[in-house]
Amino acid sequence: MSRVGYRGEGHPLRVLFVGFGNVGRTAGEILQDPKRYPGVADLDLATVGLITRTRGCLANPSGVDLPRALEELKTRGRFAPDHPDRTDLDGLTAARTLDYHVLVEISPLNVAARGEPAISHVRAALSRGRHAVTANKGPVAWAHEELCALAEEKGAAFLKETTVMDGVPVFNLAERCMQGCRVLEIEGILNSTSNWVLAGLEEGLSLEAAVRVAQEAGIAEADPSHDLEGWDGAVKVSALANGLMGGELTPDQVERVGMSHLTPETVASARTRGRRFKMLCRAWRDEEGVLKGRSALEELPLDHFYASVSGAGAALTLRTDLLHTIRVVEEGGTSLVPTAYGVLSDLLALRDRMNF
Ligand SMILES: NC(=O)C1=CN([C@@H]2O[C@H](COP(=O)(O)OP(=O)(O)OC[C@H]3O[C@@H](n4cnc5c(N)ncnc54)[C@H](OP(=O)(O)O)[C@@H]3O)[C@@H](O)[C@H]2O)C=CC1
Ligand SMILES: N[C@@H](CC=O)C(=O)O
Repeated sequence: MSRVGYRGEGHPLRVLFVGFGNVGRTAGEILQDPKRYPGVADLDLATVGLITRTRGCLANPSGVDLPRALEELKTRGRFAPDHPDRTDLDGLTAARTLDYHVLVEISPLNVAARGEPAISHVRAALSRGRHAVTANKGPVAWAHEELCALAEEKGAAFLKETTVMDGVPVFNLAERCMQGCRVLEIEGILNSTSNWVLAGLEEGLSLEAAVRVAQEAGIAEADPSHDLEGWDGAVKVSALANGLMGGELTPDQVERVGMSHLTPETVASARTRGRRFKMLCRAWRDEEGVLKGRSALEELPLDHFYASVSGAGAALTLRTDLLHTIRVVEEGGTSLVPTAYGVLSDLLALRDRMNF
């Protein structure tokens, strides 16, 4: 892996978190538990800024006290008013002014604002030659080409492994292990919440109750209609198409069919016909070579590959010219640890590229 530009004064890796909700807190908790997760224990990290929208913001050039910050969020739901590192900085000002090596963008996906303000946060970091890691899909879905070009120009890195299938290495797989191989078509179940809600409907839960379960687990989007109406899938398939097929597909160009109208009865009736509903995403090029995308509810026969993807699982199929068809499947629960690991794995990759 090539080495990249900005190193500042070297150790530790100085990180600014823009957004610090479910994913950020889980990443913090992993770092506090080296016995359980020894593989990431040597990630020497100084958190120079923690920015939230309503729970307060902290900044300290030597690194905020992360265990204390996590404890305050857990016990009070916000940073203490008398916390010595309290600041009034917002995400953009922090990105423009604080001294950090890496900005980690983990604020919520905003479809109506076409990925803003996350795009501006990442742009501000890259413009200063600082690296950016995003779990927020907005920057990859709406501004991939611009941000990659900016990163290249400034000698910075723009990493995005967490944006699709949590921390499962789909971008790294294609970018690092498939040199020379072209991805021709992408297909998959990419939204875990809708898959889990469909399982809940099959068990007889109402749509609202099934969504509540996903919200309580922290896997639903801040606005769960993004999950149910195919927006999250449209954003992810755009991110994949842009990253793996060299395209410029935006989520608004992706055809969507949502599932908010489903009930336990409609799902049960499909079962009596030997069918199961799934939210499927696809990206392909048409005869003129134009990139197309779809994120839509489909009825599949029970013996179809995707019909077997259960619970909050996800699956991705890549059709390629040199490797035929590749499938990556994520199973095993609803913990946010794999998502937080995605962010930490990008930070570990960056640390190695910076030769710290
Ligand atoms: N949860 C998951 O399973 C996965 C999530 N992701 C993506 O990761 C990102 C974070 O997810 P998650 O942690 O679950 O989200 P949460 O809603 O739990 O947390 C979002 C955080 O961002 C803060 N925030 C909101 N608006 C702004 C803003 N304008 N500037 C700075 N901070 C802001 C929130 O503050 P406050 O609480 O005060 O509003 C909160 O701290 C999202 O983009 C999501 O799509 C990706 C993969 C999986
Ligand atoms: N809401 C998303 C979270 C991860 O991207 C999902 O359910 O897949």
